Amino acid sequence: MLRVESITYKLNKRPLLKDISFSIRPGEMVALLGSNGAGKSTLMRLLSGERKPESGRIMLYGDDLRDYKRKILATKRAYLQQHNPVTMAFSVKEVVMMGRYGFKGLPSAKNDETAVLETMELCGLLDFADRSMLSLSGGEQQRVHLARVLTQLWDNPDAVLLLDEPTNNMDLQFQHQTLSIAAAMAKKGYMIIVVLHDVNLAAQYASRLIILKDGRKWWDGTPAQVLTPQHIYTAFGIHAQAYTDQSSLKTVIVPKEIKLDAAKFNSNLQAAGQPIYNLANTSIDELATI
Ligand SMILES: Nc1ncnc2c1ncn2[C@@H]1O[C@H](COP(=O)(O)OP(=O)(O)OP(=O)(O)O)[C@@H](O)[C@H]1O
Repeated sequence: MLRVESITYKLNKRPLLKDISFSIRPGEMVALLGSNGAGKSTLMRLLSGERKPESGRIMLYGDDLRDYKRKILATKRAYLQQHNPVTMAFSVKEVVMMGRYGFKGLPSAKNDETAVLETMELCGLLDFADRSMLSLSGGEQQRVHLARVLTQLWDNPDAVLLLDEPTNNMDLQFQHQTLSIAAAMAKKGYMIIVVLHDVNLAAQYASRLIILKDGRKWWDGTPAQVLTPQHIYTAFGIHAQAYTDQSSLKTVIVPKEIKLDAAKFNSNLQAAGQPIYNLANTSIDELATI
């Protein structure tokens, strides 16, 4: 069980996370949603140990994360960051194998080769094994990083997997493949926390959703409880309808098309002392009527 107890986090005195508490049981897959800047990645950085909470604590199976030995924690928690820049010409297989570096000297090191091959197969990478990372497309690189973090936890089903926007740059098939891998791992007992922007993907694959807004946890529950039109409007400022798909019984959100709000843009520009013409010499009033 992972328990987040009333954590707060400030950067340069600005509170980025405020009094956040929740727990996750083995077998749960929780999607973290919220608008840009809501605090999702910051929360993931705290869960990953990259940053420390200002107050509160994060407990894993009853022990504070800060009390774990680094090597043990590497077998219990893996983190796919939002951005994974590649600057050196490692091969795909070498990058995936990096997920096992923490196992040197541990009994599970004997599983390294199997873990690498199985996760590469799962992420559609076997044909790429010897390719340089620098030669891959954005979506292919993302699949390699996903395989790397899966490899890290491959033989430890009571671990926590933190995925920050894992479907970035992926095509439709691999977005679904990635989330179905995560959901299957949850069924095996892993605790999964995944940051997503696509609320429908979240509703399709996660058993539970948490919405953050302005650094606070606003809603936490099943997709049907959390994804109501009112909540969507409060969290994202967009009108939407919510349905239950009759064949899958999953919640589906259909956002309403938005029109540019010319009056708002014009008054903001005027307040900033700018003329009201900008894009290609077209007034925003004209753009809004196109
Ligand atoms: N190093 C930093 N310096 C200043 N502000 C920061 C820094 N890191 C994060 N922030 C601010 O903290 C807030 C939360 O950022 P965070 O990256 O957690 O948001 P997010 O919910 O993951 O957003 P997104 O959906 O855009 O990825 C944002 O307003 C961001 O600008």
